[in-house]
Amino acid sequence: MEARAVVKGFQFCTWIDSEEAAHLPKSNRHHRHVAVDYNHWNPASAVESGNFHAHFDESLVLKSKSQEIEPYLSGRCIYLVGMMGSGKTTVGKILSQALNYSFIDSDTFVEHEVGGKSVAEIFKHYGERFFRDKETEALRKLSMLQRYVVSTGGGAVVRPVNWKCMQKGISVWLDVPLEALAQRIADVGTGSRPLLSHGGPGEPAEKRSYMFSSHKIAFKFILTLTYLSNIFEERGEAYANANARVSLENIAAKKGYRDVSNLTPTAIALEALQEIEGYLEEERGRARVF
Ligand SMILES: Nc1ncnc2c1ncn2[C@@H]1O[C@H](COP(=O)(O)OP(=O)(O)O)[C@@H](O)[C@H]1O
Ligand SMILES: O=C(O)C1=C[C@@H](OP(=O)(O)O)[C@@H](O)[C@H](O)C1
Repeated sequence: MEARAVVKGFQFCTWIDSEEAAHLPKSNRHHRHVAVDYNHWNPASAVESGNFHAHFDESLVLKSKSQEIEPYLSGRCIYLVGMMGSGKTTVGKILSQALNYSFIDSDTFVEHEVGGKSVAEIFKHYGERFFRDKETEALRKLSMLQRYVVSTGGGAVVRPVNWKCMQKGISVWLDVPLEALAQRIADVGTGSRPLLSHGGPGEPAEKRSYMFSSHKIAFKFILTLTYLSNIFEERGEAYANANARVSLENIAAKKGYRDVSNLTPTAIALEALQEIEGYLEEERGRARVF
């Protein structure tokens, strides 16, 4: 397991969550998925996804691997699990497009079920327990579907009942080093992720104003990393229950990159398919034995 606990024992402050994005429902923060007609699939459209640019050949390899694997999935859903910010939504959209599946984010589903309130608002108004119950309900409903890539919330792995739902499909853990997660989240802000933004004591306003911005950025990063480390310590084993694991450190090592931040979501989606393929082979092997 490469995501690991790194820093412990910091005091948390609430000024880190001031980003405006916090108040937008998740559905407004992400591009909506558009189902693609398989017969008219245009590789060029997959080259660009959000702010990411995949190499053209990466997209072609992804499409070809998807075509190879798709018949063996028999319509089963793919559940992406992993820490918040691990790329479940970003990679999930690319994967769904390549497989000609639909995409759904379970957080977006919950937001919709709770009358359009954002996850942050749901936590604030009703508490985490309410959100978790809605998340379980969402996964139960989604488990009845076929041909979906489901991006789950980072905490969905904690309840065994959620695994019962996910076992109807194939679960894939996006294992991203915590430092990379902290960097991504620090870049977009913690406001949309209530577990990172409502956790600690506030920092007095006058103290805030004395901080130079570079110190502020470093401090923000360390706080986020500390928080993520604590959360991962509680959940690491649960993520490892997934049928397949995609380790960004392993992909980077294979490609000779020093840093996982050089990996495109398309390259990660491709690795996910290769891991799914490995799982399907194991599954066929087990079926032959029994
Ligand atoms: N491979 C990647 N490299 C760099 N940034 C990424 C990558 N994948 C996702 N991100 C960024 O990280 C943030 C969190 O991604 P997201 O897909 O929303 O994660 P999750 O759904 O797991 O919370 C977003 O700002 C996204 O653009
Ligand atoms: O890790 C968690 O407990 C959570 C992760 C979030 O989803 P993402 O993983 O999509 O950010 C969202 O479900 C909620 O803020 C709780």
